Amino acid sequence: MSRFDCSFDDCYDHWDKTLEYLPESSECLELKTYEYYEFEGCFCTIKCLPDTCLCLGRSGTHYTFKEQQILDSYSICETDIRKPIYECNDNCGCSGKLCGNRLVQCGPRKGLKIVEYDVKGLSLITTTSISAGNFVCEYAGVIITRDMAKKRYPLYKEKYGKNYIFCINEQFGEDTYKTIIDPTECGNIGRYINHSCGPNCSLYVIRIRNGLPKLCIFANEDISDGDEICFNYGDNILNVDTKEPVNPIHCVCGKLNCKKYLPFDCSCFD
Ligand SMILES: C[S@@+](CC[C@H](N)C(=O)[O-])C[C@H]1O[C@@H](n2cnc3c(N)ncnc32)[C@H](O)[C@@H]1O
Repeated sequence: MSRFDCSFDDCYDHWDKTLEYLPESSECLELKTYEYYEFEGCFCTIKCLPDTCLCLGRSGTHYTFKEQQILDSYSICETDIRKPIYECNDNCGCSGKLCGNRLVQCGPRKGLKIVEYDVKGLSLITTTSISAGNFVCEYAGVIITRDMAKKRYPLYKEKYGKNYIFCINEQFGEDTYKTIIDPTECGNIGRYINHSCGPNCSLYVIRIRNGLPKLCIFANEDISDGDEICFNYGDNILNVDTKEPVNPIHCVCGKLNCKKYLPFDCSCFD
C-alpha cells in the first residue's frame, strides 16, 4: 500500500447505507470546544525530527517506519502512552508526502470488511495481514455531551439492542478529560469492532489539526488475513460496591482470560 492511494471506498462497499458515513470524528453543534482552536504547525522543512519538530515535541509517542512512502511500513512506537499523540497537519512546514508524522489522516487501511460473524452480531475483519503496530482505523463518530449520552443510551438500547457509545478518559496532570463518541447513526467502520478480553488491537488517542481527540485502533500483534479485529472496551466489569457486573451482557470473546461480561463506563451516562 503506498502512502497516498488510501481511500474510503474500500470500506464503504460494506457499509450499511442507512447510516451516515463519517470518515473522521467531529463535534456536535452543542459542543464545539475543540474545532475552534487550531494548533500551531511545525516549522520543519521536508522531514520532522523529534528534537526539532513542534508536533513531535508535543507527542508522547511517535511512528517509526521502514519506508517513508509506504503506509504499511509505519508502526506506532510507545515512549510514554500517558501523553497524547499529535500528527503534523496542513499548518506545518514539512512536506505532506515525506513527513513521517502523518498516518491516521491518510485514512483507514484497505481490506477491512464488515461481516456477520457470530452471536456478537456484525464484526470487522481484515482481508489482508496486518503487522504489529500498524494503524487499522479510527473509531469515528459524533462527539456528544454527557447529557446527550444519557438521553440517547436508553433510546438506542431499545432500538438497536447494542451500545456503540464509547467514552475516552484522558489524564492531564490532576485533571481527567472525558470525551464521548457516538457512532450509532453517524460513524465509520470502527463501530463494528467488537470487544475482546485478549484483543489483537489497542487504542491510542491522536490529535491532528486541533484538540479534537481521535480514538485510533492499532494492531498490537501480527494479525492474519481473515481474523476479526477487536479491542478491549475497558476495565469496568464489576461495580466496586455491589460486585455485580456493570453491564449484564455476557462476553463471548472466547479468550481463556475472559472476564465474562462486557466492560461499561457508567460515568459517561451519569
Ligand atoms: C460497538 S458494537 C460492535 C458491533 C456490533 N457487534 C454490531 O453488530 O453492530 C458493540 C456491541 O456489540 C456486541 N459485542 C461486542 N463485543 C462483544 C463480545 N465480546 N461479546 C458479546 N457481545 C459483544 C454488544 O452487543 C455490544 O453492545
